[in-house]
Amino acid sequence: MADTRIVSSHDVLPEPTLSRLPWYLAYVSLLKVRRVAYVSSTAIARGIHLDASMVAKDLSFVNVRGKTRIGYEVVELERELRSFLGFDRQHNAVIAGVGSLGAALIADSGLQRYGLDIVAGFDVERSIIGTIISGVPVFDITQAAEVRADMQAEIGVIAVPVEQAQAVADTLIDAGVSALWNFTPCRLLAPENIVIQNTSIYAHLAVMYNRINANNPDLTR
Ligand SMILES: NC(=O)c1ccc[n+]([C@@H]2O[C@H](COP(=O)([O-])OP(=O)(O)OC[C@H]3O[C@@H](n4cnc5c(N)ncnc54)[C@H](O)[C@@H]3O)[C@@H](O)[C@H]2O)c1
Repeated sequence: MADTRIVSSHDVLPEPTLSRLPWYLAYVSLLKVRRVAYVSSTAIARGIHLDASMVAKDLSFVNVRGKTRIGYEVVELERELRSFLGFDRQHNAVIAGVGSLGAALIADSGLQRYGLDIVAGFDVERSIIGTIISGVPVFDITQAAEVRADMQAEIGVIAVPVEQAQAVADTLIDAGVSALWNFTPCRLLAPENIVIQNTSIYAHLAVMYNRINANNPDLTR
């Protein structure tokens, strides 16, 4: 029998689907700005150069039904995608390490549009502690537990030197965060109930270099 269970954003979705849904959201947001009323999965697929059946399957996870031959209502699809991806809810975060990456993340207004609100920073550097970076106060890392609780932050962002990463992760977990967004190249150890998301622009560079080399074998000779 077919599985008719409705998938909610609380279920664990296949990662490839999750990574494509923001593309659909970006495209549908563009259509909304252009005041397009309806869009089909085929038109989305054409618009962002993907396979139509894959788009239809991905969108079947989202709680929105299209009309036969007309497609999805653009406004509704945009709202549901945003909600499904968790971008419509503010998630408070604290960041450990307010150096060049940490300060840049705090200054990035784009994160708020995706539901991430960095409400406090932590550092060990005397000249940074007590300052306000792009409106966000920076505290001593030893104050992590009380500040996190005060600010009701559920996410800890880690942007410290790699050798400090595990100790800082432990501090943030003890302080009560339920997820870590780890920008360091350290493979963090954490209890199973802690969500860990590793992010590295450098890892993507390696993929790009590999593809460049594969396309241009002469370059590597
Ligand atoms: N994932 C990515 O794409 C990406 C991009 C850039 C940097 N990084 C990584 O991010 C990290 C930070 O890089 P950066 O260039 O911002 O370095 P940085 O030296 O400019 O900043 C690090 C900050 O962490 C602070 N710090 C050190 N120990 C700490 C501790 N125990 N608790 C709190 N704060 C502490 C330092 O005082 C400093 O302000 C590094 O691990 C780097 O490899 C990752």
